[in-house]
Amino acid sequence: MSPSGKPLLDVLAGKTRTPPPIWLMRQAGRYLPEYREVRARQPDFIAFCLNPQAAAEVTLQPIRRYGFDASIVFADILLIPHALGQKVWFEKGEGPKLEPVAPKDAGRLQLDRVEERLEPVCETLRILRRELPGDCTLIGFAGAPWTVATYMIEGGGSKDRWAARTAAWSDPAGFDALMAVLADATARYLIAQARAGAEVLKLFESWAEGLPAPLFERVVIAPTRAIVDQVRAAGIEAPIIGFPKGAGPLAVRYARETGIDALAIDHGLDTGWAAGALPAGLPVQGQLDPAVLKAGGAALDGEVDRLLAAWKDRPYVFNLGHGINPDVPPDHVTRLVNRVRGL
Ligand SMILES: Cc1c2[nH]c(c1CCC(=O)O)Cc1[nH]c(c(CCC(=O)O)c1C)Cc1[nH]c(c(CCC(=O)O)c1C)Cc1[nH]c(c(C)c1CCC(=O)O)C2
Repeated sequence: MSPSGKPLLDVLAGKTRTPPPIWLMRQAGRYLPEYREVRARQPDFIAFCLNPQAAAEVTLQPIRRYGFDASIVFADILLIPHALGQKVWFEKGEGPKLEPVAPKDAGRLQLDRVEERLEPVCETLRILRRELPGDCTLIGFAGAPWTVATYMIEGGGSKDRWAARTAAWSDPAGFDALMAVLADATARYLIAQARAGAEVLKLFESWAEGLPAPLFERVVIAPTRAIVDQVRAAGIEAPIIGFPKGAGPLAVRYARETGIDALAIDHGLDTGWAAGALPAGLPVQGQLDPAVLKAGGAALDGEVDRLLAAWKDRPYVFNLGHGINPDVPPDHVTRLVNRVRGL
């Protein structure tokens, strides 16, 4: 038995566990038929995320099926722009759409409405704390400011975040003001989630890729550091996992300078290099290629074994390097979980 009774909390506190705890990014989602069934009754995705009964139900689905060591609340990183008063919607097959804002509009964002508008997510967390098995850790999350700002400025996903990157260079004062509003909103939201029962907090910096070091420092490291400081100043002790996807070698600076407690890494980062370059003892999470989970079979087994061997001497959480794809057969996930647990 582990000291906390929760394998994920032990690893995030710096203990090495064999087998490691396992959960998957996007473990609630369209690859599960039971998710698609609930989703069919919830056509408005934002309303779905803000419906505590429905959100708790789909959060629990992968726990019932696979017995993961952690449960991440069903919500979305674009709830923050929604709560700030920006129009956000999802078009079928097209991903998220937003009415674009410019950095100079930062002052019009409704920072004071964030906690009230996102209260339904806190209610989902309260339901989950009652219903989850005793060894399953509850994770709350938010998108990090830079990643959320790219969607806000671009008006949706984009190939290379061109409008956001140019805005960061051409209007530094306006852009940094937008980062400050987003950092404050994100910290308030994470604090509320922890108070509602989230035991771990995760920051998704999904678009850390392709930033030169000075910009990475300004738009990724500094706002993340501000969020961690604000959360700690509120007396919240929940460990914070940072996920700077695509940061490459800058992930090392991110790990050292932001104050996060654990680092989630993607599949593109060389495992041997990362194991040597990251601070000793820092808990690491990742980094199975979502495509090898789709492929399954011997390729999947081989990659699982490689990662288990590579990370065996450090506090390690098994996970993907990015979210699970909707076309992954659910029985491949069963195979993965059994392989990790040596069953
Ligand atoms: C960039 C980002 C978003 N959302 C998120 C990120 C960061 C992680 C990453 O890089 O993938 C984070 C997220 N989104 C969702 C979760 C829920 C918890 C979980 O991981 O199970 C989490 C943690 C649900 C969701 N969020 C979304 C879905 C699919 C919506 C559906 O059911 O139609 C789910 C389950 C929609 C979403 N939301 C977002 C996009 C780009 C999309 C559309 C992409 C797609 O269609 O797959 C923004």
